[in-house]
Amino acid sequence: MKGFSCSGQVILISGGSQGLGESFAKRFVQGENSGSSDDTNNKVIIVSRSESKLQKACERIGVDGISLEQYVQGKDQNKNGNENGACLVYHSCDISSYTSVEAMFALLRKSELIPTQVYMCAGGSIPKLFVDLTPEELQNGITMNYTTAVNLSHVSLKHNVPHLLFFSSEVAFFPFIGYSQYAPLKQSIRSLVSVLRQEHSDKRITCVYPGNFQSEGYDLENMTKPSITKEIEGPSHPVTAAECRDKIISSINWGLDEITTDSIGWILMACDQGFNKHNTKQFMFIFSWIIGAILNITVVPIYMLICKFQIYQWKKNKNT
Ligand SMILES: NC(=O)C1=CN([C@@H]2O[C@H](COP(=O)(O)OP(=O)(O)OC[C@H]3O[C@@H](n4cnc5c(N)ncnc54)[C@H](OP(=O)(O)O)[C@@H]3O)[C@@H](O)[C@H]2O)C=CC1
Ligand SMILES: CCCCCCCCCCCCCCCC(=O)[C@@H](N)CO
Repeated sequence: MKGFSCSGQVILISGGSQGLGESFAKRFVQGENSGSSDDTNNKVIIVSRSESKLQKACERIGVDGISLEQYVQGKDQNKNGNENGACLVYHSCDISSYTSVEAMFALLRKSELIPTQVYMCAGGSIPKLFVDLTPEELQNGITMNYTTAVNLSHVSLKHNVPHLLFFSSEVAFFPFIGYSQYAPLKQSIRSLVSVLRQEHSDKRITCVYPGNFQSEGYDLENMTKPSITKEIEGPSHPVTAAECRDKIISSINWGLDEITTDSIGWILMACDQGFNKHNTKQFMFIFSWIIGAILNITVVPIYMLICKFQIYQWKKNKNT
């Protein structure tokens, strides 16, 4: 089991200007909910497209952030550590652009901030029926959810980053109506992770499949989400981003690298069988295989009939 520590690390978080990414940054800088205040002494770099959002995130996290450019120039870098030596750096970068990610890593190398852990939290969904999506929204789903992860993981591996953390979703196990702009890309992340684990067995590669959790992105997606989509995902009750984060960190501490954040996610992952599943990286893995096999021949066929009827009823009511 490759080790994991929440202290003395250099941690880069894409999507760190809000939601889950910001919540990870708060934990790694402040030691929030960690049970020990010395659980930091980390250098945390939060990355997103909007500098103003990043600066606001630093305020919410509660320490003076410093831009990567300033850090490179050596300004105030000592003053910006808080009492336990943690340091929060922010960098505005559209990681859907490969050259921007390369330029960012050049700055990181210059400032001796090549990460020991990279959290790829950037992502988001616009739940709508497929034909209702605009061409821009279709492209946005690909760039925001897949291209960002491809670029950041590729450059990170070229810089020999020892631990990559990808963020997929429960919909990767069960894509359903309303998530056409999102689910295929979260499945693609899962596929990429399987290949990278074979090509880089010396690295730790974690894949998280969160269920619903409260965030700015979650609030936004609910504005366009069809009612049938909300109905189907009902069993995944939204927890807070901090609760989701703490579940993820405790799973990583346990040595797990296939991580879900609620019980329905565990069931969906258990039912997802086949190849590349035979490492012991998911919670209660032998039990999950047995449960998954039984559910696949008993409950799942019945559930899928119920789901089909739900969709039929929704379409009928929609057209009346
Ligand atoms: N919330 C939920 O219920 C669930 C979320 N997830 C996944 O978890 C992850 C975090 O979710 P959540 O906290 O809700 O996300 P949010 O939508 O709240 O935040 C997304 C973050 O990604 C950043 N971002 C988006 N595009 C880019 C880009 N091209 N380059 C750099 N940064 C970018 C945004 O900042 P900016 O706009 O400044 O670029 C923002 O900080 C996502 O991958 C999401 O798909 C999975 C399951 C459930
Ligand atoms: C044994 C059979 C039982 C089947 C029950 C099926 C229940 C499905 C729950 C799916 C939840 C999906 C959450 C998606 C979160 C997400 O990624 C979005 N919030 C986008 O951000």
